[in-house]
Amino acid sequence: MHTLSDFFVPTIDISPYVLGDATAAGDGAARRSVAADVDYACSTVGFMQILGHGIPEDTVAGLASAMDSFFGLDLAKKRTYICPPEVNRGYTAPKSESLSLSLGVESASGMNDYFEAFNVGTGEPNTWPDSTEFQRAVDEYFAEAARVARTLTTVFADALGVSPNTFSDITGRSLDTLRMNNYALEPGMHVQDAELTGMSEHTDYGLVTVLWADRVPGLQVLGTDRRWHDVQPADGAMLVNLGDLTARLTNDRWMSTLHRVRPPITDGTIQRRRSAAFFHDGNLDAVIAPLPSCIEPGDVARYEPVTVAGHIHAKLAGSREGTANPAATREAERVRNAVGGPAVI
Ligand SMILES: O=C(O)CCC(=O)C(=O)O
Ligand SMILES: [Fe+2]
Repeated sequence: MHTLSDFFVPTIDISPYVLGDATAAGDGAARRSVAADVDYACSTVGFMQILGHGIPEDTVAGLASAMDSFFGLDLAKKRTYICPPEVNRGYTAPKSESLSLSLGVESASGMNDYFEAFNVGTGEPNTWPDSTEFQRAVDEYFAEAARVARTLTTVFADALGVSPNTFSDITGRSLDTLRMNNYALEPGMHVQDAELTGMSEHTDYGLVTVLWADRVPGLQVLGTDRRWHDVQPADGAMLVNLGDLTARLTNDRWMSTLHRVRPPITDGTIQRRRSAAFFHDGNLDAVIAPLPSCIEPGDVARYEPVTVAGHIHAKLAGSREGTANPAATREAERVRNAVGGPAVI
């Protein structure tokens, strides 16, 4: 039995959905049990450790070494892959984004997040580094993460008791983005704890995120107890969390949970950390409004309809272009109420 102050990320094996209904493991009872566990996790924490996802270990290892070779290039070379801020693709240099601005929360020191990233995805032209091996390895991982995200939306439909078309209708031409993150400081750069934000507090913008991360700690998730909790992927697991569009769709029955990244500091320096977040956002022209079956008796629709494009662009205008998003007042309120306040104070 968990009380409000217990923070706990459930581990769920989704193989009954991954293996298909021709197998004994994929039978109806096994699926119903997965869907019930997902409903519980999404309602109470918004994060899950997902096992049985079927992404081969070699594919993950290929992604990690592609990231190592890219981020190991000279900064000057990496900077040649920078895209304009309104194009969410290519290279992001350290301190050129501030995720908390996607919520309208300014960091008091004015210092931006120090992660660097490389983004690829659908819906906008990609910029690829010269290495064909990088593109091969990233494409292979991207296809697997996309498959897992779509499988999860099938689980979501069952968990919410709605038709499977509910998600497939809004994701057939989904905007999907893989953000490969590298948290590192230049050699010899020493820092004080309070000055540093790997990635400032934010909610993810879309429907669902499939996150791979290495074994270095740093990810922190805001619990309903208003405290930040360290979370690391379990062995072989992908971390999965919900984005704002799912909170909107479910009228807050499910949570788009605040999180941030603060790699640990030892002797004034940080241990390098890597992660890759696959964002499954939905069709740009899909209209997202609370599902009637998610509006509890006595409650009202808590969100106005938005298009996927409208919502994502308002968020990116904050994180990539520095225009604080005025439309995320609820998430901003949760950050300000967190014990210790925003990441940088
Ligand atoms: O690095 C991590 O563990 C999380 C990254 C993240 O939250 C993001 O890219 O949106
Ligand atoms: Fe995130």
